[in-house]
Amino acid sequence: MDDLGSLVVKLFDIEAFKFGSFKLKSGIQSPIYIDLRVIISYPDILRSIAVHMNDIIQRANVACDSICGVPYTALPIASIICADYKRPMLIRRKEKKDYGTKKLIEGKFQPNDRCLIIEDIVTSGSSVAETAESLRAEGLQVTDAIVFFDREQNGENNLKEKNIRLLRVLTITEVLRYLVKYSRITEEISKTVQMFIRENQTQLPSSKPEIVETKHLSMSIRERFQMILKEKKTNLCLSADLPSLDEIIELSKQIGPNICMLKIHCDILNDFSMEKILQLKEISRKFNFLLLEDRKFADIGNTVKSQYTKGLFQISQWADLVTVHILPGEGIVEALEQAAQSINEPRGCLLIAQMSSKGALTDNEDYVKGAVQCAKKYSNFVIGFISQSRLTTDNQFLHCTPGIHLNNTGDQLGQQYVTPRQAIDGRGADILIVGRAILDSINRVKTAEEYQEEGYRVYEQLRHV
Ligand SMILES: O=c1ccn([C@@H]2O[C@H](COP(=O)(O)O)[C@@H](O)[C@H]2O)c(=O)[nH]1
Repeated sequence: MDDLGSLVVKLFDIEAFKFGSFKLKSGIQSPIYIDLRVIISYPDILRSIAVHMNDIIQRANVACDSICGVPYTALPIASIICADYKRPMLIRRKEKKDYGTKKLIEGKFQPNDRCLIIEDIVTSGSSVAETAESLRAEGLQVTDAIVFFDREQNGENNLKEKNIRLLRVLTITEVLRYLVKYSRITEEISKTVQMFIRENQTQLPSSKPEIVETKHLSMSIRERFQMILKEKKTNLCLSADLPSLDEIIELSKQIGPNICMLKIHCDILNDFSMEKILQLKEISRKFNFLLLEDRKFADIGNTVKSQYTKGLFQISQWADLVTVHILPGEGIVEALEQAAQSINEPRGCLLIAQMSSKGALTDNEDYVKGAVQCAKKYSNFVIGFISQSRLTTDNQFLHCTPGIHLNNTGDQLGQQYVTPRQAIDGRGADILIVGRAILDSINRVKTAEEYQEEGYRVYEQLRHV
């Protein structure tokens, strides 16, 4: 067995390579899972990886003044290489410190120093590209990166576009070949993985300034919503009730073409930052869907104004639409409309007229009437309702209905579901708000496509759009 083959087999034996069916962060099922974090518990393997990487660096004649490891798994590898190769090490923090020096790059360097990036695995190349961007922003030169393992999902080309040459010790093809050769996996498993890799090629978001669609700025939010429905042929709103904004960002890139709106609850996110939410907003512009913050405002106007514009979330900066309870009276809508006037993009809201949960106290005729009256009075800002029935024949108002599931009638905490057809036909919905039916499915993208197709087919039939 050659040296590399023996290393691959050892990595398989310590379960750094796993084969089966694994749900990735993006929701995709993968037949392979690679977790090189385990190598820190095996010093011989760790050193062997570093030695192989060092060999490649020497053979490729990389000229570098310092080496930057990408956290976390590549850091111990980078430390060994720095010690062997006698180069100073830099680290790019995952998050900028919000205290002290606020530095993103730790370690000593001079302007124009040439820096080599070290990473354990490359998929799309996004971590390497982000690291290069931060280093270049500090005046360092980055032309090369080395990884131990290349998943061959287009990372090499993606990095080439960023003027980074990718050096690697092993590709997934080589790993599969060794594992079949040394009887760790069957030929059939190897083929399944190769097919998965072929079908899951990646691309990095362009760093070139995109031609930003500005048509929407001259339209009201109502006009824009109507245009999205027609152009994209979808009345699906994904309720992305996930704890991680990173995950929502990834998911929205995949599901973006299928939805007219993405609804979030910013207060359940454990990684909220303005930087990330603005990234999501950019994706919403690219894929042409609206961003709805389901904040369910329910206080006096003055307080709600602050909740909308201030604090950690600064909702008015990024949410095209927000949800509003009408319980405190119309002052709440007036306050939001006033606050939205200082934003130079169209904004609007949906009034919560009825709720999908069992025993909701909104099931009251006067309450619903009050909501409709308020919507008509503030029709520039109120573009529709969260509802469970058709509340008005005035078709300028969109009826958005949550509590949708094709195979379930409810949850243990009072949520009640109807099917897309029941919601549109029986309850007069224009927009279907779907959460767990998609989020908990095995293939989120495929399920979203199903809800989009079914929802828009029924909507077209009944509303004659
Ligand atoms: O009456 C209402 C108002 C809002 N919601 C919200 O919609 C989603 C539904 O999620 P599922 O997973 O599809 O049940 C969720 O964010 C609720 O806060 C609602 O369900 N009913």
